[in-house]
Amino acid sequence: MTSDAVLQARNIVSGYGQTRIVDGISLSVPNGGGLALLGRNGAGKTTLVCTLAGRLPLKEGSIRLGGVEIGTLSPCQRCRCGIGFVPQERQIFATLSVEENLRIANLGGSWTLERVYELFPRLAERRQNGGGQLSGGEQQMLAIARALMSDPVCLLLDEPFEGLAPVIVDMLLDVLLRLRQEKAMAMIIVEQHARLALEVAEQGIVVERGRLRTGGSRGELLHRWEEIEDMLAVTH
Ligand SMILES: Nc1ncnc2c1ncn2[C@@H]1O[C@H](COP(=O)(O)OP(=O)(O)OP(=O)(O)O)[C@@H](O)[C@H]1O
Repeated sequence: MTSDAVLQARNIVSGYGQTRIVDGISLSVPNGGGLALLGRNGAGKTTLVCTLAGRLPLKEGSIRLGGVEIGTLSPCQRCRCGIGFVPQERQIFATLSVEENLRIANLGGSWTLERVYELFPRLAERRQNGGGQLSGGEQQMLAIARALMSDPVCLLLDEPFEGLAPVIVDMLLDVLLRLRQEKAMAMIIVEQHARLALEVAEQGIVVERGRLRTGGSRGELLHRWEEIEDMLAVTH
């Protein structure tokens, strides 16, 4: 693992009750870098990313953010340390307005309502609408914007494009690329569609049955494309 990593996880073991799902995975995200977490349905990607975010307890291993151990901290404490989490189910507060959803996530850092509205003009237009009135794409924008309000150094996104129209996927891809390039924001992006994830991330790992199957740079993974597709194929 490199010393310039913002997030380093070593030998992560986690699961549900006595069931071990993630079984000894190590990963590293460089400062300002992007890592795609790839794998088939049920491979353990959500379990892994929820463990990094503190939503599931770490049974074994260590998680360091900026060199500081965070593996025993609560989700809220990890958020204050710089982990931004965009959960698969988005978890928007349906009865709060867009603006209220954003305000309650603000930890007083450099991200303001104005900055997130500049990134997502659609949210500015819908600022007084209830979270429950938003389309799926708008909810995903809000979930990302809300994570930004806590001023993360590393953003964890669990299948952010799932179920969205191609035009919204393109728009979200642009936003994530802007965050990577202009703000040097580190990211882990969980995705079943490897090509999409590798547009945002320059490194990728493939998780299989809770273990690391393979990994490499974008170029290396694209070079081994047939093999990677086979690892991710639904009908395998
Ligand atoms: N709350 C839970 N209790 C028990 N087992 C669970 C729970 N959530 C997930 N699992 C199991 O953990 C395994 C990994 O699931 P996980 O959601 O982490 O996979 P994934 O790679 O994110 O898949 P998907 O792309 O379908 O979300 C699966 O066998 C799943 O059935």
